Amino acid sequence: MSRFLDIRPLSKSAFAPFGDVIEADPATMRLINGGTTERFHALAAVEAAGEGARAILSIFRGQPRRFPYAVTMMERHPLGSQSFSPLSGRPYLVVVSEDVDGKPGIPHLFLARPDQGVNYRRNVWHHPLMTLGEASDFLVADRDGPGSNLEEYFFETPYMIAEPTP
Ligand SMILES: NC(=O)N[C@@H](O)C(=O)O
Ligand code: NI
Repeated sequence: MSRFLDIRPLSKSAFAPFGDVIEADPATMRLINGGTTERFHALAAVEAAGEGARAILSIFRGQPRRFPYAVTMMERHPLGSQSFSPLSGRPYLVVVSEDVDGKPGIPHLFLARPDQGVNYRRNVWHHPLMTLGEASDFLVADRDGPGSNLEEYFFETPYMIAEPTP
């Protein structure tokens, strides 16, 4: 029995239980630099917990996923948040779950626009980066430091994702 996930456009409200959408929201804008720059302020906060932890910036170059795609696992980072901001101008997929007694619940599938980043709040279940079409770069802000910051869960039966229609 295959369980295909419905896809929804990524939105701040739909994603709110899981974290933040990093996009130029006019409600957050303040003019700076003598009015020459619009600052979309504090769209997300980086969490980096534990002694000796620090927030870092990296670039992830993700290879495109092939479809139909089987979501066999989810992961989470107990000690910090993790954000992905697209650099290559392509849409991508975001898969997150509520926590149900320490395990991921039914995943939620979102299609993110090239002008939208996501910030997974600390300890939120998500699938590793899912890029579309071609290898794509993302600026990633997350936690570095001592301790184990990765928890994985493998589903007994995978959830499926069909080829997204552009
Ligand atoms: N492992 C790693 O740094 N990447 C994952 O956390 C991910 O969410 O892509
Ligand atoms: Ni992750």
